[in-house]
Amino acid sequence: TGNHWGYGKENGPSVWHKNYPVAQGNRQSPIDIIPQQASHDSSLGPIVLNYDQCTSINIANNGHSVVVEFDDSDDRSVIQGGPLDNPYRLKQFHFHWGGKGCHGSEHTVAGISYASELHLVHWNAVKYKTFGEAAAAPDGLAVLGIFLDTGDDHRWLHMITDVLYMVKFKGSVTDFKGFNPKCLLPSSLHYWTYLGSLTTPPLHESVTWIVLKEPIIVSEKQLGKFRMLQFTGEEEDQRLRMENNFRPPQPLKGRKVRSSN
Ligand SMILES: COc1ccc(C[C@H]2SC(=S)NC2=O)c(OC)c1
Ligand SMILES: [Zn+2]
Repeated sequence: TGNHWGYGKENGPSVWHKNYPVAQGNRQSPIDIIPQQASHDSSLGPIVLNYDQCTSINIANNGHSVVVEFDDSDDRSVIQGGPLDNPYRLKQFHFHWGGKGCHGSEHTVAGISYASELHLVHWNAVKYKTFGEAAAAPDGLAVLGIFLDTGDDHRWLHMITDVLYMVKFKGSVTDFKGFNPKCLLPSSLHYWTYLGSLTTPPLHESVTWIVLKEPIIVSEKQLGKFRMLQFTGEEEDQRLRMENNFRPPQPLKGRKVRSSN
């Protein structure tokens, strides 16, 4: 109903502030990360990912991206260490990407955008009872951002791209069990970290961002399969290809970006 937010001309990032005034807040995401201006912080320990007991449930098209949901009823898969004071539970991961031949990452590095960006979303179940409550709290979420660059086929991404045809339309969902996102990590866990927000409405300023410096490599062919997804539902007249589902960088507003070693 109504003019729901999206990534089009009429409902895209430039007008989100009309319904979500926090879009013009002081800790919005994404940002342009300038490596030379990031401060090395020796007190920043390594990121620790305990995903071995993770339980993926399904993969869905929510009309904005393709999302893999996890069972977050206990601390079976968590991220901890680095800038985090306690473990945060893995809830879901999803992607942002561009159109054919265009880059679609959300964060940029010294003005350069990558082909795509993977977000692994975690929530602070130590301090908050539900994901929804955490998503609205300043220390509620931790999102691990991983850049995707193009080159050779990624040996595990086909596990996802091979099932995308089953969630082509908005509102479609299918079982997706036994997937461990550890297979989507680059070799180095060196990162930048800063305080920011959700990158889509409601744009809550609740995210501790951890953006890995090293991209993973996927092929154009694999990335192209994301573009056969649709923003629209099966019953809708309009057939809008899901692409360019990224928010551009937002003002830093004096924030410090820290760098792990
Ligand atoms: C609580 O309501 C929401 C709404 C949207 C997203 C997904 C957004 S936020 C992000 S980072 N990338 C995205 O596409 C949420 O994920 C934590 C949570
Ligand atoms: Zn995202």
